[in-house]
Amino acid sequence: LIPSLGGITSTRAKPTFATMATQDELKKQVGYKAIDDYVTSGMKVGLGTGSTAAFAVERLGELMAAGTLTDIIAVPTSVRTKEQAESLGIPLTTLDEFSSLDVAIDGADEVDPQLNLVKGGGGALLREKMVEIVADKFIVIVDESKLCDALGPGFPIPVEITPFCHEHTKRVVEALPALAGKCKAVLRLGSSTNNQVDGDEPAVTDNGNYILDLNFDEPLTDAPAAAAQLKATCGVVDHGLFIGMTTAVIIAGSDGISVKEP
Ligand SMILES: O=C[C@H](O)[C@H](O)[C@H](O)COP(=O)(O)O
Repeated sequence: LIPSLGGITSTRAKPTFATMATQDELKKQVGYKAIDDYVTSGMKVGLGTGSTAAFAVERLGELMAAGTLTDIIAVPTSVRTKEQAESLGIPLTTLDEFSSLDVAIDGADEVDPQLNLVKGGGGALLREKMVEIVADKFIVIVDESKLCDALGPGFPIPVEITPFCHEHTKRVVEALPALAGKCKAVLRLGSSTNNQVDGDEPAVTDNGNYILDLNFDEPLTDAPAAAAQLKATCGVVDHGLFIGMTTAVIIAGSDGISVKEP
């Protein structure tokens, strides 16, 4: 069964009805392979968020129910992943109990040739980064539509900000040296789980924060600098640039599955 996608959509060109099943099948292939190849009994596992990560959670639940994997404990990266894991009987914990994990598995919105990522289209970037940064291995699972030459124009970069004086923070972010004149910051409205305008009120994350989506026309030339400047901005909680965190990317495409490492 294809798990609920939690209403996640993106500004990426939507697949046609004819190709949708195929894209979901690709997501399922990488989700299942990540669990099969990187999770063994006794591990502490970070569970990502989104339509691809949901297949990994599904597979983990399946193998635990079958007794193939035992003594697993997991940290979910969103309320909806927590609910899915609970529904499958996967034992859960938090980073308050364990500050390091064996592996984390998650999707991404964009992957560049250095395996730097844009994440947070589904609004879970803060919890994802907190969990994935403490994992010994961070395994990224994508279909080939997520690969890009450079981060920026293909998918807006999400930035989680405090609601307090958010219009001020938006101006400060747009004026950062690495971003000035290159992007337009748009306050996410409606549901935090997608970057479509599907409501009138600011979208609120699982952490009670707002999200700015940074829209670029041109590729981001220095993603590490942008990441550092965003992180150093008062009012920014975190951002969706995941730089130098990836252990491996499992990619499903029309030619089959491949694995890339930095
Ligand atoms: O906040 C959401 C996460 O970063 C997702 O991992 C990312 O948006 C990819 O989601 P999907 O697998 O649904 O494309």
